[in-house]
Amino acid sequence: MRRKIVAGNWKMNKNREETAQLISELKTAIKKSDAEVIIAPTFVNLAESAGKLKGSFIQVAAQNMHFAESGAYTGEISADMLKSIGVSTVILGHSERRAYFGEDDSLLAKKVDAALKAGMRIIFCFGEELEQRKSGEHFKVVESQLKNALFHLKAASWKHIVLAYEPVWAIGTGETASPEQAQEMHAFIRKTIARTYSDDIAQGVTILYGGSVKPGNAEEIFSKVDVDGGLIGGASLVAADFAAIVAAAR
Ligand SMILES: O=C(CO)COP(=O)(O)O
Repeated sequence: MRRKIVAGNWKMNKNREETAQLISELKTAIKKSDAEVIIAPTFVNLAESAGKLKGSFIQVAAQNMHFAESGAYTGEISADMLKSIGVSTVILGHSERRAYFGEDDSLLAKKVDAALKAGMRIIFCFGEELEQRKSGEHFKVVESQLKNALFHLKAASWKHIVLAYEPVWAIGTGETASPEQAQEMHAFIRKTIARTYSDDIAQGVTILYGGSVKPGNAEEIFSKVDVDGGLIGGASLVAADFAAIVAAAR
């Protein structure tokens, strides 16, 4: 059985004080969980967040990292820096990184390799845009995103990969993929991995859904057989909402 994961991607929200406040609210609101719970605050608040959550079952992840080990990359953060503050999970390939910061599949493949080399776990995001779904290309797009960034990996690396299917048209729009649409794509992703690797790997990989998950729709989405939890944006910024979504992941 795959254990569910609920991860909050805080994006560029919450200053230092607000971060401390939300973490304290989350600790009160989430006393126990069947699912693994992760939050991803901004870089500047990561170390302090990790410190505040020491001993708690809520874990901390980074929203991004650079592929190089160190060097002249002004403004960037390495895997080693993250590990040195106790952060060993990183979100890569988010659609906002792809859209606004020009991250493409080949760059992401390098980031994936760097994170794995550093012994990190990756939450790898991908998903089609609205036009691609409208024209029926969504399966092809998702397959090529996976192939280009991940299918060079050795089978053994897959235990460090969590997938997050986030259809771009459902992110921050209030429009959620229906539970059936999510299930259909998640099953397709598993089938694609089974074809490329093995049934074991396909069945073992955790696949999260992301895009306008809220307390009101989380339970139904998470009840689908191939949906193993969620990557939550807006609703992860409100402790009561995030707690309700965590409670829906059983
Ligand atoms: O991008 C997301 C999580 O990474 C989803 O964002 P929303 O939950 O705000 O739609």
